[in-house]
Amino acid sequence: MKTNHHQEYTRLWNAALGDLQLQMAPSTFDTWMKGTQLLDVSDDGTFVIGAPTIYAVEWLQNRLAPLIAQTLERHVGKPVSLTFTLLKQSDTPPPESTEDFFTMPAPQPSVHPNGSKSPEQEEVLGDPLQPRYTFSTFIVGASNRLAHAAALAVAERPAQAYNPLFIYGGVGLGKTHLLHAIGHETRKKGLRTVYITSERFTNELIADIRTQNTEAFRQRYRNVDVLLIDDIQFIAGKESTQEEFFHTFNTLHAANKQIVLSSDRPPRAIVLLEERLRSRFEGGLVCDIAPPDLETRIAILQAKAETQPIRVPSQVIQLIAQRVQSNIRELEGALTRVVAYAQFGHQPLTVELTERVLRDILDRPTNIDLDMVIQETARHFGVSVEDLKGKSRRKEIALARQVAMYLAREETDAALAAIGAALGGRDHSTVLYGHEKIAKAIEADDQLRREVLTIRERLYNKS
Ligand SMILES: Nc1ncnc2c1ncn2[C@@H]1O[C@H](COP(=O)(O)OP(=O)(O)OP(=O)(O)O)[C@@H](O)[C@H]1O
Repeated sequence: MKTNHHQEYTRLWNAALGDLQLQMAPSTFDTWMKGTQLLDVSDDGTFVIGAPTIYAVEWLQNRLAPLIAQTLERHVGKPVSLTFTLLKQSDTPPPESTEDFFTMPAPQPSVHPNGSKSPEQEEVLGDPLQPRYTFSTFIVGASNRLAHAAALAVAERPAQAYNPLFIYGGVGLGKTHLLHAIGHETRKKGLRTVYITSERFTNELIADIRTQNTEAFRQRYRNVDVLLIDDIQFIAGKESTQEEFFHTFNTLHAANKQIVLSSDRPPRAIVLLEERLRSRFEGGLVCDIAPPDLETRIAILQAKAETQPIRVPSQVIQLIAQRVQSNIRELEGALTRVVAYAQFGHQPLTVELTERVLRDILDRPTNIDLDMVIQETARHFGVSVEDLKGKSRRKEIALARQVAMYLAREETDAALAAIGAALGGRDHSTVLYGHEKIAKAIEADDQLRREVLTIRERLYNKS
């Protein structure tokens, strides 16, 4: 591929990746897409995509190729074909693609002159750290302040501050980012640091059990100074993994080694987690990350905008921050996509273009109706549908009613008058007031924001 074309194709591929990130479940994207790299585009227009393992090559080929091709076609503007191949050690990613989309080559083992393991060699154990996920690129706001402070304390004083540190929060809110940031710092101190997803931890253990080599497994993980395990909720229900992890945990903890865990929910909410593990997890500091408020979302987008190839007007940032509320990965993906549309469509990056692109991205299910909103809201707040439609001004009922107004206006096409009628014959200005009140309140109140997002997710899952 000629160099000038190379850059253009790489940008197209990156834009497609941004798109795919929005379409796929985070775990699918992380597992199969993160390590891919555009290697070449042949004269007949075939995109050659490298993947780090043969398993990934097969999975991409057999399962994901149609979706990837379809997405890429939207950016290229014509049909494309794809082939997947195993990345070679010599395949280094082009610089502009490393930043956004995890195209790090698999790290290679290195041996110190004295024959001992170097800190980098530990990367072979576990998964590589994403260079971009550092403390300096992490934007701090009310929603993540505690988790950030705790992570920083652990990075500065491993095994002295909080051990274990357990960080939980919804999808795409920065848990992995903080784990990697800790890892970068502790590696700088020369500490043997292993970052691993609990899925991979489990798979390795199963492989070792199969080859009757559990001793090697134990040695591997019991010899580290800092163990960072992502998405620990996945060990729920996996007895032998829990058993092994329990022992690994105890050994490391007793030896004063740092353990950091992330999860999508707090320890007590991980069903099928053995009690003894739960109490270990709760033995240090448990802290959560909430969805970011508007101010933090704007700050994150501003930082991201600085790395974009074109200037992003502040009204565009405002608009994206207002619309994409729940998930930072989606927030960043939306910006990448808007920029890609402007750039490749040779159009100015305006509020109108952003509106159009966001409409596609935020494609909400169209079959959510008023009844569903009212029922789900009532259920969530533990009140009855009659309460919502009735006259009571009790605080919790009034709040639930206003949340129903807000969601009805945001998620259905119903007119204000129709929403008012469905909620016990209230007039349209009451609905408008309710909507505005909640729209404002969720920007300031983490707990309420989370509740509204939960109801919305339930509505989306039902539709
Ligand atoms: N406070 C922040 N400042 C800057 N970027 C952030 C922040 N929080 C998250 N991000 C970015 O958002 C994206 C998603 O974050 P991350 O992968 O850490 O989420 P997660 O909570 O681990 O999600 P999952 O549950 O899917 O594993 C990353 O690109 C990350 O860099």
